[in-house]
Amino acid sequence: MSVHIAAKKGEIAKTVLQPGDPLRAKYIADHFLTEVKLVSQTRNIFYFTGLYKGKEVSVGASGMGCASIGIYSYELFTEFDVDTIIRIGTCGAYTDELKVFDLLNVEFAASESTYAKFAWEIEDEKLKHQGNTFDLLNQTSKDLSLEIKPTTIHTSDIFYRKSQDLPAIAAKYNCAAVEMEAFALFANAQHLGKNAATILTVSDIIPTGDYISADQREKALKPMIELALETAIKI
Ligand SMILES: O=P(O)(O)O[C@H]1O[C@H](CO)[C@@H](O)[C@H]1O
Ligand SMILES: O=c1cc[nH]c(=O)[nH]1
Repeated sequence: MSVHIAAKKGEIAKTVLQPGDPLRAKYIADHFLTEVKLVSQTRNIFYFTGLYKGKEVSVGASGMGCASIGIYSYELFTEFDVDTIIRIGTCGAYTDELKVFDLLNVEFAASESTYAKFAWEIEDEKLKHQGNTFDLLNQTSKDLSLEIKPTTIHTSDIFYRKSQDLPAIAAKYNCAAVEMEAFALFANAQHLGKNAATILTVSDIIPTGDYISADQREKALKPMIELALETAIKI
């Protein structure tokens, strides 16, 4: 048991799939895992452990933003001996060269966030995925005939802002899309020597206002979930 996760030691698998949304974690547990056990529901951030094709996998939410994923991923890595976290999230595209439903494999996350600097004295404003999970996701996507684009993204602390201009850091690093957690996840994994990857489904195209409707979302996220699970069983 950790401060924010009520599971007992041994109740969380070595590999964790981590969406932002607790209900997405429940959807995955309900529809993809067998022999599922709810191992934590502290703050309604659900964590489930079950089997996918016979291999133990956990799925649980990160909440939104660097501060939140910073807490959950740190406790998973340090208190539950988790080796690998695969974030499965949604993102907004900064360019209409991307389309809704596109799948991105985050190679680098650039951020104005001070999380890495003040948590771990990591000064870089662009962090890499950690370990070999990124490569395994690329390989598995080929096996599943799923297209996935290796991408540099912007991890932002901000969802709503006054200016609609491209944020300076996104321009500096040519970020194709924006989400809110990958940078802190990569920072924790880098500091602790753990594995971390982030795959994202494009849910909206910022310049055109195109977006995935609420009733399309379930179907939209299925390829990303299957890719994460098929990769998890190879780890
Ligand atoms: O779909 P999730 O994983 O929550 O990710 C994205 O959606 C949230 C914003 O709506 C932020 O957490 C952002 O990173
Ligand atoms: O963080 C996010 C996620 C989806 N769409 C956005 O514009 N931002």
